[in-house]
Amino acid sequence: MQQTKETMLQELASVDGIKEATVYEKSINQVSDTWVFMQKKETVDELIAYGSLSSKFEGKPFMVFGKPGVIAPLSSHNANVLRELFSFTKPVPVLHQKRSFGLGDRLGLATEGHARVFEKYDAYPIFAQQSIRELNMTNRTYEDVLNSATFGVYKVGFKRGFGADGDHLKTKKDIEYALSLGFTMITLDASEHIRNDVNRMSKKEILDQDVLSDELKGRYLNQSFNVSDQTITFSEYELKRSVLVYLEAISFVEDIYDTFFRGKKNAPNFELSIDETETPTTPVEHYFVANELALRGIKVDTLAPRFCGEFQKGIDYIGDIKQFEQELIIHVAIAEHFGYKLSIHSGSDKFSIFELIGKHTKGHFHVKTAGTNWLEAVRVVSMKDPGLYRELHAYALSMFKEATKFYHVTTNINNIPSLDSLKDEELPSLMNHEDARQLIHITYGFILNHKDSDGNFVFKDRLYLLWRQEISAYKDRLETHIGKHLELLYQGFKA
Ligand SMILES: O=C(O)[C@@H](O)[C@@H](O)[C@H](O)C(=O)CO
Repeated sequence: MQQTKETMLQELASVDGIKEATVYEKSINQVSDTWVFMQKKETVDELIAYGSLSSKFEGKPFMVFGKPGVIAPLSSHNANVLRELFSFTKPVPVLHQKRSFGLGDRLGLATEGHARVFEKYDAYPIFAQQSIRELNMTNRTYEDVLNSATFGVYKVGFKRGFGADGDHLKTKKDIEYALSLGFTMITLDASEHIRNDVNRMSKKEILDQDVLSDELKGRYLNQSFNVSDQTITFSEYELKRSVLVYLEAISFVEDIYDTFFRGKKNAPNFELSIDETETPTTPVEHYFVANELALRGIKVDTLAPRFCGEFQKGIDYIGDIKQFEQELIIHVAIAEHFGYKLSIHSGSDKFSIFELIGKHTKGHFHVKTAGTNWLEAVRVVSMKDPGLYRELHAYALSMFKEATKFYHVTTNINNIPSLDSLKDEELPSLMNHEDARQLIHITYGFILNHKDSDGNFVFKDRLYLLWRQEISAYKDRLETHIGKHLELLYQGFKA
Protein backbone atom coordinates (compact mmCIF):
# COMPACT_ATOMS: atom_id res chain seq x y z
CA MET A 1 0.00 0.00 0.00
CA GLN A 2 1.21 3.54 -0.77
CA GLN A 3 2.45 5.41 2.21
CA THR A 4 0.71 8.72 2.89
CA LYS A 5 2.70 11.81 3.76
CA GLU A 6 1.09 11.80 7.22
CA THR A 7 2.37 8.31 8.02
CA MET A 8 5.76 9.18 6.56
CA LEU A 9 5.99 12.24 8.84
CA GLN A 10 4.91 10.10 11.81
CA GLU A 11 7.68 7.62 11.06
CA LEU A 12 10.23 10.42 11.07
CA ALA A 13 8.82 12.21 14.11
CA SER A 14 11.31 10.70 16.55
CA VAL A 15 14.45 11.05 14.43
CA ASP A 16 17.10 13.31 15.96
CA GLY A 17 17.58 16.33 13.74
CA ILE A 18 14.01 16.07 12.41
CA LYS A 19 11.88 15.93 15.52
CA GLU A 20 12.91 19.45 16.58
CA ALA A 21 12.40 21.01 13.13
CA THR A 22 9.41 22.49 11.28
CA VAL A 23 8.45 20.92 7.95
CA TYR A 24 7.61 23.14 4.96
CA GLU A 25 4.35 21.49 3.94
CA LYS A 26 4.46 22.59 0.30
CA SER A 27 7.89 21.05 -0.18
CA ILE A 28 6.77 17.46 0.40
CA ASN A 29 7.19 15.40 -2.77
CA GLN A 30 7.62 11.74 -3.54
CA VAL A 31 9.62 10.12 -6.31
CA SER A 32 9.36 6.32 -6.57
CA ASP A 33 9.78 5.10 -2.96
CA THR A 34 11.55 8.25 -1.75
CA TRP A 35 10.08 11.22 0.07
CA VAL A 36 11.92 14.53 -0.17
CA PHE A 37 11.01 17.67 1.74
CA MET A 38 12.48 20.74 3.37
CA GLN A 39 12.50 21.66 7.02
CA LYS A 40 13.59 24.59 9.11
CA LYS A 41 15.77 24.13 12.18
CA GLU A 42 16.20 27.44 14.01
CA THR A 43 17.04 29.72 11.08
CA VAL A 44 18.59 27.03 8.88
CA ASP A 45 16.78 25.24 6.06
CA GLU A 46 17.66 21.61 5.25
CA LEU A 47 16.47 18.84 2.98
CA ILE A 48 15.23 15.49 4.21
CA ALA A 49 15.32 12.53 1.84
CA TYR A 50 13.72 9.28 3.02
CA GLY A 51 13.80 6.17 0.86
CA SER A 52 16.20 4.39 -1.46
CA LEU A 53 17.07 7.49 -3.51
CA SER A 54 18.25 9.28 -0.37
CA SER A 55 21.71 7.82 -1.08
CA LYS A 56 21.99 10.34 -3.92
CA PHE A 57 22.04 13.21 -1.42
CA GLU A 58 25.06 14.15 0.68
CA GLY A 59 24.44 14.70 4.40
CA LYS A 60 23.84 12.94 7.70
CA PRO A 61 22.35 9.46 7.18
CA PHE A 62 19.70 7.89 9.40
CA MET A 63 17.67 4.70 9.34
CA VAL A 64 13.99 4.21 10.33
CA PHE A 65 12.35 0.74 10.20
CA GLY A 66 15.20 -0.40 7.96
CA LYS A 67 14.55 2.42 5.49
CA PRO A 68 17.44 4.84 4.79
CA GLY A 69 17.25 8.59 4.98
CA VAL A 70 19.50 11.64 4.93
CA ILE A 71 19.42 15.05 6.55
CA ALA A 72 20.96 17.04 3.74
CA PRO A 73 22.35 20.58 3.68
CA LEU A 74 21.41 23.04 0.93
CA SER A 75 24.65 22.37 -0.93
CA SER A 76 25.46 22.54 -4.60
CA HIS A 77 25.58 18.76 -4.80
CA ASN A 78 22.10 18.47 -3.30
CA ALA A 79 20.74 21.18 -5.60
CA ASN A 80 21.95 19.09 -8.54
CA VAL A 81 20.19 16.03 -7.13
CA LEU A 82 16.95 17.99 -6.75
CA ARG A 83 17.21 19.15 -10.36
CA GLU A 84 17.76 15.54 -11.46
CA LEU A 85 14.78 14.21 -9.49
CA PHE A 86 12.28 17.07 -9.84
CA SER A 87 12.11 18.76 -13.22
CA PHE A 88 10.33 21.85 -11.86
CA THR A 89 13.49 22.79 -9.94
CA LYS A 90 15.50 23.01 -13.17
CA PRO A 91 15.37 26.18 -15.28
CA VAL A 92 13.67 25.94 -18.67
CA PRO A 93 13.84 28.45 -21.56
CA VAL A 94 10.97 30.84 -22.23
CA LEU A 95 9.26 29.10 -25.12
CA HIS A 96 5.91 30.32 -26.25
CA GLN A 97 5.09 32.55 -23.33
CA LYS A 98 3.88 35.98 -24.27
CA ARG A 99 5.52 37.70 -21.37
CA SER A 100 8.35 37.13 -18.98
CA PHE A 101 9.80 38.96 -16.02
CA GLY A 102 13.35 38.96 -14.64
CA LEU A 103 13.89 39.06 -10.90
CA GLY A 104 17.58 39.51 -10.16
CA ASP A 105 17.85 38.18 -6.62
CA ARG A 106 21.18 39.52 -5.39
CA LEU A 107 20.92 37.88 -1.98
CA GLY A 108 19.66 34.43 -2.89
CA LEU A 109 16.69 34.92 -0.54
CA ALA A 110 13.94 36.27 -2.76
CA THR A 111 12.55 33.33 -4.77
CA GLU A 112 9.94 32.40 -2.16
CA GLY A 113 8.49 35.90 -2.17
CA HIS A 114 8.72 36.15 -5.95
CA ALA A 115 6.97 32.80 -6.37
CA ARG A 116 3.92 34.19 -4.57
CA VAL A 117 3.61 36.90 -7.23
CA PHE A 118 3.94 34.47 -10.12
CA GLU A 119 1.27 32.21 -8.68
CA LYS A 120 -1.04 35.13 -9.51
CA TYR A 121 0.36 36.48 -12.80
CA ASP A 122 1.01 34.31 -15.84
CA ALA A 123 4.27 36.03 -16.92
CA TYR A 124 7.12 33.52 -17.04
CA PRO A 125 9.48 34.25 -14.14
CA ILE A 126 13.24 34.35 -14.53
CA PHE A 127 14.05 33.71 -10.86
CA ALA A 128 17.78 33.20 -11.44
CA GLN A 129 19.17 36.31 -13.08
CA GLN A 130 22.41 38.08 -12.30
CA SER A 131 25.00 40.02 -14.23
CA ILE A 132 28.73 39.46 -13.86
CA ARG A 133 28.89 42.95 -12.29
CA GLU A 134 26.46 41.77 -9.61
CA LEU A 135 28.35 38.50 -9.04
CA ASN A 136 31.55 40.47 -8.54
CA MET A 137 29.88 42.93 -6.20
CA THR A 138 28.23 40.24 -4.08
CA ASN A 139 31.00 37.66 -4.29
CA ARG A 140 28.58 35.07 -5.57
CA THR A 141 28.78 32.48 -8.31
CA TYR A 142 26.26 31.41 -10.94
CA GLU A 143 26.06 28.04 -9.16
CA ASP A 144 24.86 29.84 -6.08
CA VAL A 145 22.36 31.96 -8.02
CA LEU A 146 20.87 28.89 -9.68
CA ASN A 147 20.87 26.84 -6.48
CA SER A 148 19.02 29.57 -4.58
CA ALA A 149 16.28 29.53 -7.21
CA THR A 150 16.15 25.71 -7.18
CA PHE A 151 15.80 25.55 -3.39
CA GLY A 152 13.36 28.48 -3.39
CA VAL A 153 10.93 26.86 -5.83
CA TYR A 154 11.26 23.50 -4.11
CA LYS A 155 10.50 24.96 -0.71
CA VAL A 156 7.27 26.65 -1.76
CA GLY A 157 6.22 24.04 -4.35
CA PHE A 158 6.30 26.42 -7.32
CA LYS A 159 5.84 24.07 -10.28
CA ARG A 160 5.08 26.40 -13.18
CA GLY A 161 8.72 26.55 -14.28
CA PHE A 162 11.29 29.33 -14.31
CA GLY A 163 14.22 30.57 -16.33
CA ALA A 164 17.85 31.44 -15.55
CA ASP A 165 19.42 34.46 -17.23
CA GLY A 166 23.16 35.09 -17.49
CA ASP A 167 22.58 38.81 -17.59
CA HIS A 168 24.78 41.42 -19.29
CA LEU A 169 27.41 38.95 -20.44
CA LYS A 170 30.18 40.48 -22.48
CA THR A 171 32.65 37.68 -23.17
CA LYS A 172 32.67 34.14 -24.55
CA LYS A 173 34.19 32.92 -21.29
CA ASP A 174 31.26 34.24 -19.24
CA ILE A 175 28.72 32.85 -21.69
CA GLU A 176 30.38 29.44 -21.53
CA TYR A 177 30.30 29.62 -17.75
CA ALA A 178 26.56 30.35 -17.61
CA LEU A 179 25.71 27.76 -20.26
CA SER A 180 27.80 25.06 -18.58
CA LEU A 181 25.50 25.34 -15.56
CA GLY A 182 22.31 25.10 -17.57
CA PHE A 183 21.36 28.79 -17.71
CA THR A 184 18.47 29.05 -20.13
CA MET A 185 18.90 32.62 -21.30
CA ILE A 186 21.92 34.64 -22.30
CA THR A 187 21.75 38.41 -22.35
CA LEU A 188 24.56 39.60 -24.54
CA ASP A 189 25.68 43.09 -23.62
CA ALA A 190 27.18 44.72 -26.70
CA SER A 191 27.78 48.06 -24.98
CA GLU A 192 31.56 47.88 -25.23
CA HIS A 193 31.22 47.71 -29.00
CA ILE A 194 28.79 50.61 -29.29
CA ARG A 195 30.48 53.92 -30.05
CA ASN A 196 29.45 56.56 -27.52
CA ASP A 197 31.88 59.11 -28.95
CA VAL A 198 29.53 59.55 -31.93
CA ASN A 199 27.18 61.36 -29.53
CA ARG A 200 29.76 64.05 -29.18
CA MET A 201 30.23 64.52 -32.92
CA SER A 202 28.47 67.39 -34.72
CA LYS A 203 26.06 66.68 -37.54
CA LYS A 204 28.69 67.91 -39.99
CA GLU A 205 31.36 65.63 -38.54
CA ILE A 206 29.06 62.66 -38.89
CA LEU A 207 28.13 63.57 -42.46
CA ASP A 208 31.84 63.95 -43.29
CA GLN A 209 32.57 60.32 -42.34
CA ASP A 210 33.21 57.98 -45.24
CA VAL A 211 31.51 54.91 -43.79
CA LEU A 212 28.91 53.90 -46.34
CA SER A 213 29.71 50.97 -48.57
CA ASP A 214 27.76 50.75 -51.83
CA GLU A 215 25.90 47.83 -50.31
CA LEU A 216 24.75 49.87 -47.30
CA LYS A 217 23.82 52.83 -49.50
CA GLY A 218 21.80 50.58 -51.78
CA ARG A 219 20.11 48.96 -48.82
CA TYR A 220 19.10 52.05 -46.86
CA LEU A 221 19.99 55.49 -48.19
CA ASN A 222 16.90 57.68 -48.53
CA GLN A 223 14.74 54.59 -48.45
CA SER A 224 11.63 54.06 -46.39
CA PHE A 225 10.53 50.88 -44.67
CA ASN A 226 7.04 50.16 -43.44
CA VAL A 227 6.64 48.40 -40.13
CA SER A 228 3.02 48.02 -39.12
CA ASP A 229 1.58 51.48 -39.74
CA GLN A 230 4.93 53.20 -39.11
CA THR A 231 7.39 54.38 -41.75
CA ILE A 232 11.11 54.42 -41.06
CA THR A 233 13.23 56.56 -43.40
CA PHE A 234 17.03 56.70 -43.52
CA SER A 235 18.49 60.11 -44.33
CA GLU A 236 22.24 60.19 -45.03
CA TYR A 237 22.84 61.55 -41.53
CA GLU A 238 20.75 58.87 -39.80
CA LEU A 239 22.31 56.10 -41.84
CA LYS A 240 25.86 57.26 -41.15
CA ARG A 241 25.08 57.64 -37.45
CA SER A 242 23.58 54.14 -37.28
CA VAL A 243 26.61 52.65 -39.04
CA LEU A 244 29.10 54.51 -36.87
CA VAL A 245 27.38 53.65 -33.61
CA TYR A 246 26.28 50.04 -34.21
CA LEU A 247 28.12 48.29 -37.04
CA GLU A 248 30.99 47.01 -34.91
CA ALA A 249 28.54 45.83 -32.26
CA ILE A 250 26.62 43.87 -34.91
CA SER A 251 29.81 42.02 -35.95
CA PHE A 252 30.44 41.20 -32.30
CA VAL A 253 26.91 39.81 -31.94
CA GLU A 254 27.39 37.72 -35.09
CA ASP A 255 30.57 36.16 -33.72
CA ILE A 256 28.85 35.25 -30.43
CA TYR A 257 25.79 33.95 -32.26
CA ASP A 258 27.91 31.75 -34.52
CA THR A 259 29.75 30.34 -31.52
CA PHE A 260 26.84 29.58 -29.20
CA PHE A 261 23.51 29.71 -30.99
CA ARG A 262 23.52 29.20 -34.74
CA GLY A 263 22.17 25.80 -35.70
CA LYS A 264 22.23 24.58 -32.09
CA LYS A 265 19.50 22.25 -30.91
CA ASN A 266 17.87 23.35 -27.64
CA ALA A 267 19.64 26.71 -27.81
CA PRO A 268 18.91 28.95 -24.84
CA ASN A 269 16.99 32.19 -25.17
CA PHE A 270 19.08 34.93 -26.68
CA GLU A 271 18.68 38.55 -25.66
CA LEU A 272 20.66 41.43 -27.05
CA SER A 273 21.13 44.43 -24.81
CA ILE A 274 22.18 47.73 -26.28
CA ASP A 275 20.82 49.74 -23.38
CA GLU A 276 23.77 50.37 -21.07
CA THR A 277 25.37 53.04 -23.22
CA GLU A 278 25.19 56.80 -23.42
CA THR A 279 23.41 56.45 -26.74
CA PRO A 280 19.61 56.27 -26.78
CA THR A 281 18.46 53.93 -29.55
CA THR A 282 16.28 55.95 -31.92
CA PRO A 283 13.60 54.03 -33.83
CA VAL A 284 15.67 54.39 -37.05
CA GLU A 285 18.73 52.92 -35.30
CA HIS A 286 16.65 50.13 -33.81
CA TYR A 287 15.43 49.26 -37.31
CA PHE A 288 19.00 49.32 -38.62
CA VAL A 289 20.23 46.96 -35.89
CA ALA A 290 17.25 44.62 -36.28
CA ASN A 291 17.54 44.51 -40.06
CA GLU A 292 21.29 43.87 -40.00
CA LEU A 293 20.78 41.06 -37.49
CA ALA A 294 18.07 39.54 -39.66
CA LEU A 295 20.24 39.77 -42.80
CA ARG A 296 22.95 37.84 -40.95
CA GLY A 297 20.43 35.19 -39.90
CA ILE A 298 20.70 36.14 -36.23
CA LYS A 299 17.54 35.35 -34.30
CA VAL A 300 17.06 37.12 -31.00
CA ASP A 301 14.21 36.32 -28.63
CA THR A 302 14.33 39.70 -26.93
CA LEU A 303 16.13 42.98 -27.51
CA ALA A 304 16.69 45.78 -25.03
CA PRO A 305 17.09 49.15 -26.72
CA ARG A 306 18.09 52.19 -24.73
CA PHE A 307 14.83 54.13 -24.69
CA CYS A 308 14.66 57.90 -24.62
CA GLY A 309 14.70 59.47 -21.17
CA GLU A 310 16.49 57.90 -18.22
CA PHE A 311 16.05 54.40 -16.83
CA GLN A 312 18.03 54.80 -13.67
CA LYS A 313 18.27 52.01 -11.17
CA GLY A 314 15.62 51.63 -8.48
CA ILE A 315 13.56 54.74 -9.23
CA ASP A 316 10.77 55.77 -11.58
CA TYR A 317 11.26 56.81 -15.20
CA ILE A 318 12.82 60.23 -15.73
CA GLY A 319 11.86 61.99 -18.96
CA ASP A 320 9.09 63.03 -21.28
CA ILE A 321 6.41 60.35 -21.02
CA LYS A 322 4.67 61.48 -24.23
CA GLN A 323 7.90 61.10 -26.22
CA PHE A 324 8.54 57.75 -24.55
CA GLU A 325 5.08 56.55 -25.57
CA GLN A 326 5.45 57.72 -29.17
CA GLU A 327 8.84 56.01 -29.53
CA LEU A 328 7.69 52.90 -27.68
CA ILE A 329 4.93 52.41 -30.27
CA ILE A 330 7.54 52.40 -33.06
CA HIS A 331 9.98 50.19 -31.10
CA VAL A 332 7.16 47.67 -30.57
CA ALA A 333 6.28 47.75 -34.28
CA ILE A 334 9.93 47.06 -35.19
CA ALA A 335 10.22 44.23 -32.67
CA GLU A 336 6.97 42.64 -33.94
CA HIS A 337 8.09 43.03 -37.55
CA PHE A 338 11.34 41.17 -36.88
CA GLY A 339 9.72 38.60 -34.59
CA TYR A 340 11.06 39.30 -31.11
CA LYS A 341 9.89 40.93 -27.91
CA LEU A 342 11.12 44.15 -26.39
CA SER A 343 13.07 43.80 -23.18
CA ILE A 344 12.85 46.61 -20.67
CA HIS A 345 16.02 46.83 -18.61
CA SER A 346 16.37 48.65 -15.31
CA GLY A 347 12.68 47.90 -15.00
CA SER A 348 12.71 48.30 -11.23
CA ASP A 349 10.12 50.83 -10.10
CA LYS A 350 9.22 52.34 -13.49
CA PHE A 351 5.66 52.74 -12.27
CA SER A 352 4.71 55.75 -14.40
CA ILE A 353 5.28 53.85 -17.67
CA PHE A 354 4.36 50.23 -16.90
CA GLU A 355 0.79 50.66 -18.06
CA LEU A 356 2.02 52.10 -21.37
CA ILE A 357 4.43 49.20 -21.80
CA GLY A 358 1.67 46.67 -21.12
CA LYS A 359 -0.68 48.48 -23.47
CA HIS A 360 1.56 49.04 -26.49
CA THR A 361 3.32 45.69 -26.34
CA LYS A 362 -0.17 44.13 -26.00
CA GLY A 363 1.23 42.17 -23.12
CA HIS A 364 4.21 40.77 -25.05
CA PHE A 365 7.24 41.94 -23.09
CA HIS A 366 10.23 41.00 -21.02
CA VAL A 367 10.84 43.29 -18.04
CA LYS A 368 13.98 43.04 -15.93
CA THR A 369 14.28 44.05 -12.32
CA ALA A 370 17.06 43.47 -9.83
CA GLY A 371 18.00 46.24 -7.42
CA THR A 372 14.48 46.77 -6.20
CA ASN A 373 14.53 43.32 -4.61
CA TRP A 374 17.64 44.26 -2.66
CA LEU A 375 16.02 47.55 -1.66
CA GLU A 376 13.04 45.69 -0.23
CA ALA A 377 15.44 43.55 1.81
CA VAL A 378 17.00 46.73 3.17
CA ARG A 379 13.54 48.11 3.91
CA VAL A 380 13.05 45.05 6.13
CA VAL A 381 16.28 45.98 7.95
CA SER A 382 15.02 49.54 8.48
CA MET A 383 11.75 48.15 9.89
CA LYS A 384 13.17 45.42 12.11
CA ASP A 385 16.61 46.63 13.21
CA PRO A 386 16.87 50.43 13.08
CA GLY A 387 20.35 50.43 14.66
CA LEU A 388 21.75 48.16 11.97
CA TYR A 389 20.06 50.26 9.31
CA ARG A 390 21.65 53.44 10.66
CA GLU A 391 25.12 51.85 10.51
CA LEU A 392 24.59 50.54 7.00
CA HIS A 393 23.23 53.86 5.75
CA ALA A 394 26.16 55.82 7.19
CA TYR A 395 28.61 53.42 5.54
CA ALA A 396 26.75 53.68 2.22
CA LEU A 397 27.11 57.47 2.34
CA SER A 398 30.86 57.11 2.81
CA MET A 399 31.11 54.79 -0.23
CA PHE A 400 28.71 56.61 -2.52
CA LYS A 401 31.28 58.28 -4.74
CA GLU A 402 33.18 55.04 -5.28
CA ALA A 403 29.94 53.22 -6.12
CA THR A 404 29.05 55.67 -8.91
CA LYS A 405 31.94 54.16 -10.92
CA PHE A 406 29.75 51.09 -11.42
CA TYR A 407 26.30 52.58 -11.96
CA HIS A 408 25.03 55.71 -13.69
CA VAL A 409 22.79 57.70 -11.32
CA THR A 410 22.01 61.37 -10.84
CA THR A 411 21.53 61.05 -7.09
CA ASN A 412 22.00 64.12 -4.91
CA ILE A 413 22.92 62.70 -1.53
CA ASN A 414 22.43 66.13 0.05
CA ASN A 415 18.69 65.67 -0.47
CA ILE A 416 18.64 62.66 1.84
CA PRO A 417 17.31 63.57 5.31
CA SER A 418 20.06 63.20 7.89
CA LEU A 419 19.75 60.08 10.04
CA ASP A 420 19.82 62.21 13.22
CA SER A 421 16.66 64.01 12.16
CA LEU A 422 14.71 60.74 11.82
CA LYS A 423 13.07 58.69 14.54
CA ASP A 424 13.49 54.91 14.25
CA GLU A 425 9.94 54.47 12.99
CA GLU A 426 10.62 56.99 10.23
CA LEU A 427 13.61 55.09 8.80
CA PRO A 428 11.56 52.84 6.45
CA SER A 429 10.30 56.01 4.72
CA LEU A 430 13.84 56.48 3.38
CA MET A 431 13.11 53.56 1.10
CA ASN A 432 10.50 55.76 -0.60
CA HIS A 433 12.95 58.61 -1.06
CA GLU A 434 14.56 58.55 -4.54
CA ASP A 435 18.01 59.75 -3.51
CA ALA A 436 18.15 57.39 -0.54
CA ARG A 437 16.98 54.51 -2.71
CA GLN A 438 19.74 55.10 -5.21
CA LEU A 439 22.32 55.54 -2.48
CA ILE A 440 21.48 52.11 -1.05
CA HIS A 441 20.91 50.59 -4.48
CA ILE A 442 24.36 51.24 -5.89
CA THR A 443 26.33 50.56 -2.70
CA TYR A 444 25.07 47.00 -2.21
CA GLY A 445 28.43 45.40 -3.00
CA PHE A 446 30.29 47.71 -0.65
CA ILE A 447 27.84 47.04 2.18
CA LEU A 448 27.90 43.28 1.75
CA ASN A 449 31.68 43.04 1.47
CA HIS A 450 32.72 45.56 4.11
CA LYS A 451 35.20 43.93 6.52
CA ASP A 452 36.78 45.14 9.75
CA SER A 453 40.54 45.13 10.44
CA ASP A 454 40.36 41.46 11.53
CA GLY A 455 38.86 40.48 8.20
CA ASN A 456 35.35 39.89 9.60
CA PHE A 457 32.29 41.07 7.73
CA VAL A 458 30.86 44.17 9.34
CA PHE A 459 27.32 43.80 7.95
CA LYS A 460 26.93 40.66 5.87
CA ASP A 461 26.49 38.04 8.60
CA ARG A 462 24.24 40.24 10.73
CA LEU A 463 22.15 41.11 7.69
CA TYR A 464 21.70 37.51 6.56
CA LEU A 465 20.81 36.44 10.08
CA LEU A 466 18.16 39.15 10.28
CA TRP A 467 16.77 38.38 6.81
CA ARG A 468 16.52 34.68 7.68
CA GLN A 469 14.70 35.51 10.91
CA GLU A 470 12.42 37.97 9.14
CA ILE A 471 11.94 36.02 5.94
CA SER A 472 8.19 36.31 6.13
CA ALA A 473 8.38 40.13 6.28
CA TYR A 474 10.66 40.00 3.21
CA LYS A 475 8.22 37.73 1.36
CA ASP A 476 5.36 40.11 2.15
CA ARG A 477 7.34 43.11 0.92
CA LEU A 478 8.25 41.37 -2.34
CA GLU A 479 4.71 40.22 -2.91
CA THR A 480 3.45 43.78 -2.54
CA HIS A 481 6.25 45.55 -4.37
CA ILE A 482 6.88 43.23 -7.32
CA GLY A 483 3.12 42.63 -7.43
CA LYS A 484 2.68 46.36 -8.05
CA HIS A 485 5.00 46.12 -11.08
CA LEU A 486 2.95 43.27 -12.55
CA GLU A 487 -0.41 44.82 -11.72
CA LEU A 488 0.40 48.00 -13.64
CA LEU A 489 1.86 46.12 -16.61
CA TYR A 490 -1.27 43.95 -16.77
CA GLN A 491 -3.60 46.93 -16.45
CA GLY A 492 -2.14 48.16 -19.72
CA PHE A 493 -3.26 45.22 -21.83
CA LYS A 494 -6.17 43.87 -19.82
CA ALA A 495 -8.00 47.21 -19.93
O1 LIG B 1 22.83 45.59 -11.64
C1 LIG B 1 23.04 44.91 -12.65
O2 LIG B 1 24.16 44.68 -13.11
C2 LIG B 1 21.84 44.29 -13.35
O3 LIG B 1 20.90 43.90 -12.39
C3 LIG B 1 21.10 45.23 -14.25
O4 LIG B 1 21.85 45.95 -15.06
C4 LIG B 1 19.99 44.44 -14.95
O5 LIG B 1 20.20 44.07 -16.25
C5 LIG B 1 18.79 45.23 -14.94
O6 LIG B 1 18.63 46.11 -15.73
C6 LIG B 1 17.80 44.85 -13.94
O7 LIG B 1 16.95 45.90 -13.64
